[in-house]
Parts: sequence; structure tokens; C-alpha cells
Amino acid sequence: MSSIDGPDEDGTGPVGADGKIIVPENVQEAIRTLIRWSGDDPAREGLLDTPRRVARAWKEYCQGYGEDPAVHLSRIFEEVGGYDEVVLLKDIPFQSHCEHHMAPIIGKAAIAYLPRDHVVGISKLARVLHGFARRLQIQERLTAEVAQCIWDNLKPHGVAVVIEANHACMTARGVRTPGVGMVTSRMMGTFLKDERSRKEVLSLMGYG
Ligand SMILES: Nc1nc2c(ncn2[C@@H]2O[C@H](COP(=O)(O)OP(=O)(O)OP(=O)(O)O)[C@@H](O)[C@H]2O)c(=O)[nH]1
Ligand SMILES: [Zn+2]
Repeated sequence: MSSIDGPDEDGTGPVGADGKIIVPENVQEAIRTLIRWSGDDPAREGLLDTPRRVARAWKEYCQGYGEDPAVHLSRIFEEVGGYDEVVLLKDIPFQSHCEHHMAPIIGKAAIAYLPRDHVVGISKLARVLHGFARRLQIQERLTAEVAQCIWDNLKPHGVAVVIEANHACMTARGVRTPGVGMVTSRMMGTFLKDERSRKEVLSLMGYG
């Protein structure tokens, strides 16, 4: 495959003439080994392009390693008309992969903060979530990282993050128990210290 110089638009690696990331031979071979180990023949026609596809899919699932989610919080808005109440983005769907089985984690998040003088564009909260979700994760760390990033960069009075997700490693394999949801939360600042504020934000999130 011929290549053009320079990274693709996500900065994940050199791309070929078809505009797709070039997958090194050793990565493809690793996937062929896994196919063989699973019981199939990587040389059969339907599987010939699979190693390349799988590798590119994993680059996409793990796009978060190529970014610092904090960059999304650098553009602030100071003219907020004196608004100093809760800002909440809820029901944000996300996908991640568990670091134990590399199996999908599919869920939704609610992210809230209590602004101190300034706010950010609301889409940026979802961008921060995806930046940390697109890595190999456990749900507890994902929750903590999203909250800490907002806390460190916006310096708000409070941050609250609640994540609810299903883990495919519990449904498609292992204990094989569909329908169970894991819930994690991280409260910081006012939401941690003040019970009334915590109750208010949880109620706005739909957990009241
Ligand atoms: N706390 C936590 N556990 C997770 C998460 N994702 C997956 N797990 C769990 O990680 C554990 C790994 O347990 P191990 O005993 O090392 O692996 P295993 O033999 O594959 O475990 P089973 O899934 O019970 O078959 C399992 O209990 C998973 O359910 C997560 O985000 N947070
Ligand atoms: Zn798992």
C-alpha cells in the first residue's frame, strides 16, 4: 500500500492512499494469532481484511490516548448575566472498553458543575467525557477523571459526575447477567460538602 506523509486527521498515524491508517504487519499478525486461537482460519477469504479492520477499529475506540481532554475547557465565557446556579448536561451517551477484557462499556453520564464567574460551551462537557472514555477504562476511574478534569480546569465551586453503564464482559461472557447496570458517582467541592446542594443536583440528574 502506498502512503502519504503525515498523520491522518485524528493524528493517530500515517495514512495510505485510501486515506486510512496504515496498520503495521506485526499488529495484523497479532490479530491473525487471536483469530487462530479463537478457532478460525485467518487465511479464509472472509477474514483476509479483518486484521486491518480490527486494528483500525481499535485506534478509533482508543482515540482518547491521542488527546488531552482538558483542551476542550480552555475556551470560557465570562458574560453569564450573573448566573451562578447548577449547569448540568445529562443523558450523555458514551462508549468505552473495560481494561480487564477490552469489552464494550456502554452507558450514559450526567455531568454538572457550579460555575465560578465563567462557564464553558456545554458540548465541551461531552467532549471531556469522550476523551477519557475512548481509552481502556474501569468505570470508577472514568468517573473520577472526568470530574477531576472539570475541577482542575474550570475551578468551579462544585462538580458532580454520575455514570451509569452496562459492561459487555458481564453480559456476553463470564457471569452472563444481562440487564445489570453499574452506577458510579464523584462529588467535589460544594456538592461533596453541602447535602442540600448534592440532593438538588442528584434530583436534577433524575436520581432524586
Ligand atoms: N470495579 C470494576 N470492575 C469491572 C469493571 N469492568 C469490568 N469489571 C470487573 O473486573 C473483574 C475482573 O475480574 P477477574 O476475576 O480478574 O476476571 P474474570 O475471571 O474474567 O472475571 P469474571 O468477569 O467474573 O469472569 C470482573 O469482576 C469484571 O466484572 C469496572 O469498570 N469496574
Ligand atoms: Zn471487563
